[in-house]
Amino acid sequence: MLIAPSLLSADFGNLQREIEMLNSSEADYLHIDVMDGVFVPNITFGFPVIKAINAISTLPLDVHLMIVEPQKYVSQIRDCGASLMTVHVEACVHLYRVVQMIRQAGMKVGIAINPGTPIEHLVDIINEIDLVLLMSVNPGFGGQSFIKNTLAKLVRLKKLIADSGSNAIVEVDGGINAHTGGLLAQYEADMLVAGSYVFNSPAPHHAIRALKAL
Ligand SMILES: O=C(CO)[C@@H](O)[C@H](O)COP(=O)(O)O
Repeated sequence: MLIAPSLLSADFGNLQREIEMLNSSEADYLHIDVMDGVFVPNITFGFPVIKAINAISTLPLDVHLMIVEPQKYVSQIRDCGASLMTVHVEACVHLYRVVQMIRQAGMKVGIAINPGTPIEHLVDIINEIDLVLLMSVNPGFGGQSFIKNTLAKLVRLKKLIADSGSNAIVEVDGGINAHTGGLLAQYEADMLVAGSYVFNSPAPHHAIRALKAL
Protein backbone atom coordinates (compact mmCIF):
# COMPACT_ATOMS: atom_id res chain seq x y z
CA MET A 1 0.00 0.00 0.00
CA LEU A 2 1.32 3.44 -0.92
CA ILE A 3 0.78 6.09 1.75
CA ALA A 4 0.47 9.83 1.17
CA PRO A 5 0.08 11.81 4.41
CA SER A 6 -1.98 14.97 3.84
CA LEU A 7 -0.24 18.08 5.11
CA LEU A 8 -3.64 19.72 5.67
CA SER A 9 -3.71 18.29 9.20
CA ALA A 10 -0.11 19.21 10.04
CA ASP A 11 0.91 21.84 12.59
CA PHE A 12 1.41 24.83 10.26
CA GLY A 13 3.38 26.67 12.94
CA ASN A 14 5.97 23.92 12.68
CA LEU A 15 5.74 22.97 9.03
CA GLN A 16 9.46 22.29 8.59
CA ARG A 17 9.47 19.90 11.54
CA GLU A 18 6.35 18.13 10.20
CA ILE A 19 7.88 17.72 6.72
CA GLU A 20 11.16 16.44 8.19
CA MET A 21 9.14 13.94 10.23
CA LEU A 22 7.57 12.68 6.97
CA ASN A 23 11.01 12.55 5.30
CA SER A 24 12.15 10.10 7.94
CA SER A 25 8.95 8.01 7.80
CA GLU A 26 7.81 5.21 5.50
CA ALA A 27 5.48 7.54 3.58
CA ASP A 28 5.65 7.31 -0.21
CA TYR A 29 4.32 10.75 -1.18
CA LEU A 30 3.55 14.05 0.48
CA HIS A 31 -0.06 15.00 -0.31
CA ILE A 32 -0.83 18.71 -0.69
CA ASP A 33 -4.45 19.87 -0.81
CA VAL A 34 -4.81 23.10 -2.79
CA MET A 35 -8.20 24.76 -2.25
CA ASP A 36 -9.50 27.98 -3.77
CA GLY A 37 -12.61 28.87 -1.77
CA VAL A 38 -14.71 28.41 -4.93
CA PHE A 39 -14.62 24.75 -5.92
CA VAL A 40 -14.60 23.93 -2.21
CA PRO A 41 -15.49 26.14 0.78
CA ASN A 42 -11.94 26.46 2.11
CA ILE A 43 -8.63 28.07 1.11
CA THR A 44 -5.24 26.48 1.73
CA PHE A 45 -1.81 26.55 0.09
CA GLY A 46 -0.54 28.75 -2.76
CA PHE A 47 2.50 28.37 -5.02
CA PRO A 48 5.15 29.99 -2.76
CA VAL A 49 4.16 27.70 0.09
CA ILE A 50 4.24 24.58 -2.11
CA LYS A 51 7.70 25.59 -3.37
CA ALA A 52 8.92 26.03 0.19
CA ILE A 53 7.48 22.62 1.13
CA ASN A 54 9.22 21.03 -1.85
CA ALA A 55 12.54 22.55 -0.81
CA ILE A 56 12.36 20.64 2.48
CA SER A 57 10.59 17.46 1.36
CA THR A 58 12.50 14.43 0.11
CA LEU A 59 9.18 12.78 -0.79
CA PRO A 60 7.57 13.30 -4.20
CA LEU A 61 4.76 15.85 -4.07
CA ASP A 62 1.24 14.62 -4.79
CA VAL A 63 -0.68 17.86 -5.43
CA HIS A 64 -4.47 17.63 -5.31
CA LEU A 65 -6.10 20.70 -6.82
CA MET A 66 -9.59 21.42 -5.48
CA ILE A 67 -9.92 24.51 -7.63
CA VAL A 68 -11.87 25.74 -10.63
CA GLU A 69 -10.03 26.09 -13.95
CA PRO A 70 -6.98 24.02 -12.94
CA GLN A 71 -5.70 24.18 -16.54
CA LYS A 72 -4.52 27.74 -15.79
CA TYR A 73 -1.95 26.54 -13.27
CA VAL A 74 -0.27 23.49 -14.82
CA SER A 75 3.12 25.12 -15.37
CA GLN A 76 3.11 26.77 -11.93
CA ILE A 77 2.39 23.44 -10.25
CA ARG A 78 5.19 21.80 -12.24
CA ASP A 79 7.54 24.64 -11.26
CA CYS A 80 6.64 24.04 -7.61
CA GLY A 81 8.17 20.58 -8.01
CA ALA A 82 5.05 18.39 -8.15
CA SER A 83 5.54 14.81 -9.34
CA LEU A 84 1.82 14.11 -9.57
CA MET A 85 -0.86 16.69 -10.37
CA THR A 86 -4.48 15.73 -9.72
CA VAL A 87 -7.46 17.74 -10.97
CA HIS A 88 -11.15 17.15 -10.38
CA VAL A 89 -13.29 15.66 -13.12
CA GLU A 90 -16.02 18.05 -11.93
CA ALA A 91 -13.74 21.10 -12.44
CA CYS A 92 -12.66 20.44 -16.03
CA VAL A 93 -14.84 21.30 -19.01
CA HIS A 94 -12.15 20.04 -21.41
CA LEU A 95 -10.81 17.19 -19.32
CA TYR A 96 -8.89 15.48 -22.11
CA ARG A 97 -7.00 18.70 -22.87
CA VAL A 98 -6.10 19.23 -19.21
CA VAL A 99 -4.77 15.69 -18.99
CA GLN A 100 -2.61 16.30 -22.07
CA MET A 101 -1.31 19.56 -20.61
CA ILE A 102 -0.26 17.90 -17.34
CA ARG A 103 1.44 15.05 -19.22
CA GLN A 104 3.26 17.48 -21.52
CA ALA A 105 4.46 19.39 -18.48
CA GLY A 106 6.20 16.19 -17.35
CA MET A 107 4.05 15.24 -14.37
CA LYS A 108 2.04 12.13 -13.61
CA VAL A 109 -1.68 12.73 -14.13
CA GLY A 110 -4.41 12.11 -11.57
CA ILE A 111 -8.16 12.66 -11.83
CA ALA A 112 -10.13 13.14 -8.61
CA ILE A 113 -13.79 12.26 -8.35
CA ASN A 114 -16.23 13.46 -5.69
CA PRO A 115 -18.43 11.09 -3.67
CA GLY A 116 -21.55 12.09 -5.62
CA THR A 117 -20.07 11.77 -9.11
CA PRO A 118 -20.57 8.43 -10.90
CA ILE A 119 -17.49 6.42 -11.90
CA GLU A 120 -18.86 6.37 -15.46
CA HIS A 121 -17.52 9.94 -15.90
CA LEU A 122 -14.06 8.39 -16.15
CA VAL A 123 -14.77 5.84 -18.89
CA ASP A 124 -13.27 7.82 -21.79
CA ILE A 125 -10.21 9.10 -19.92
CA ILE A 126 -9.16 6.07 -17.87
CA ASN A 127 -6.50 4.93 -20.36
CA GLU A 128 -4.83 8.35 -20.38
CA ILE A 129 -4.17 8.78 -16.67
CA ASP A 130 -1.86 7.38 -13.99
CA LEU A 131 -4.16 7.62 -11.00
CA VAL A 132 -7.78 8.06 -9.91
CA LEU A 133 -8.25 9.91 -6.62
CA LEU A 134 -11.46 8.54 -5.18
CA MET A 135 -12.80 11.01 -2.64
CA SER A 136 -14.26 9.25 0.38
CA VAL A 137 -15.43 12.54 1.95
CA ASN A 138 -16.80 15.71 0.44
CA PRO A 139 -13.65 17.68 -0.38
CA GLY A 140 -12.77 20.80 1.58
CA PHE A 141 -11.83 19.75 5.10
CA GLY A 142 -9.79 17.25 7.04
CA GLY A 143 -11.20 15.20 9.89
CA GLN A 144 -14.45 14.07 8.27
CA SER A 145 -16.01 10.61 8.43
CA PHE A 146 -15.42 8.06 5.68
CA ILE A 147 -18.41 7.65 3.32
CA LYS A 148 -19.19 3.91 3.20
CA ASN A 149 -20.46 3.95 -0.38
CA THR A 150 -16.82 4.48 -1.38
CA LEU A 151 -16.26 0.72 -1.06
CA ALA A 152 -18.93 -0.13 -3.64
CA LYS A 153 -17.61 2.63 -5.86
CA LEU A 154 -14.07 1.26 -5.55
CA VAL A 155 -15.27 -2.15 -6.77
CA ARG A 156 -16.83 -0.53 -9.86
CA LEU A 157 -13.74 1.59 -10.46
CA LYS A 158 -11.35 -1.37 -10.24
CA LYS A 159 -13.57 -3.24 -12.74
CA LEU A 160 -13.54 -0.26 -15.11
CA ILE A 161 -9.74 -0.12 -14.89
CA ALA A 162 -9.34 -3.87 -15.47
CA ASP A 163 -11.87 -3.97 -18.33
CA SER A 164 -10.19 -0.98 -20.02
CA GLY A 165 -6.66 -2.38 -19.72
CA SER A 166 -5.69 0.85 -17.94
CA ASN A 167 -2.59 1.07 -15.73
CA ALA A 168 -4.19 3.67 -13.45
CA ILE A 169 -3.84 3.12 -9.72
CA VAL A 170 -6.51 4.11 -7.19
CA GLU A 171 -5.79 6.54 -4.36
CA VAL A 172 -8.52 6.97 -1.73
CA ASP A 173 -8.77 10.18 0.30
CA GLY A 174 -10.79 11.16 3.36
CA GLY A 175 -11.58 9.62 6.72
CA ILE A 176 -8.77 7.07 6.47
CA ASN A 177 -7.68 5.32 9.65
CA ALA A 178 -6.59 1.78 10.53
CA HIS A 179 -10.19 0.51 10.26
CA THR A 180 -11.26 2.20 7.00
CA GLY A 181 -7.76 1.66 5.59
CA GLY A 182 -8.11 -2.05 6.34
CA LEU A 183 -11.41 -2.19 4.45
CA LEU A 184 -9.87 -0.33 1.51
CA ALA A 185 -6.95 -2.74 1.45
CA GLN A 186 -9.43 -5.63 1.20
CA TYR A 187 -11.14 -3.83 -1.68
CA GLU A 188 -7.75 -3.39 -3.39
CA ALA A 189 -7.07 0.32 -3.10
CA ASP A 190 -3.47 1.06 -4.14
CA MET A 191 -2.76 4.25 -2.23
CA LEU A 192 -4.23 5.98 0.83
CA VAL A 193 -4.22 9.65 1.82
CA ALA A 194 -4.36 10.20 5.56
CA GLY A 195 -4.37 13.56 7.32
CA SER A 196 -5.77 13.59 10.83
CA TYR A 197 -5.01 9.91 11.47
CA VAL A 198 -1.30 10.62 10.93
CA PHE A 199 -0.89 14.12 12.34
CA ASN A 200 -3.20 13.73 15.35
CA SER A 201 -1.42 10.54 16.33
CA PRO A 202 1.02 10.71 19.27
CA ALA A 203 3.34 8.63 17.05
CA PRO A 204 2.90 9.65 13.40
CA HIS A 205 5.65 7.27 12.21
CA HIS A 206 3.76 4.34 13.70
CA ALA A 207 0.47 5.51 12.19
CA ILE A 208 2.11 5.64 8.74
CA ARG A 209 3.70 2.23 9.25
CA ALA A 210 0.35 0.77 10.37
CA LEU A 211 -1.34 1.99 7.17
CA LYS A 212 1.53 0.82 5.01
CA ALA A 213 1.29 -2.68 6.46
CA LEU A 214 -2.42 -3.06 5.62
O1 LIG B 1 -8.65 16.38 0.32
C1 LIG B 1 -8.92 16.26 1.48
C2 LIG B 1 -10.05 17.01 2.07
O2 LIG B 1 -10.65 17.73 1.07
C3 LIG B 1 -8.15 15.31 2.29
O3 LIG B 1 -6.84 15.09 1.75
C4 LIG B 1 -8.08 15.51 3.76
O4 LIG B 1 -6.99 16.33 4.09
C5 LIG B 1 -7.95 14.20 4.43
O5 LIG B 1 -8.00 14.43 5.79
P1 LIG B 1 -8.46 13.30 6.80
O6 LIG B 1 -9.87 12.91 6.41
O7 LIG B 1 -7.50 12.15 6.60
O8 LIG B 1 -8.35 13.95 8.11
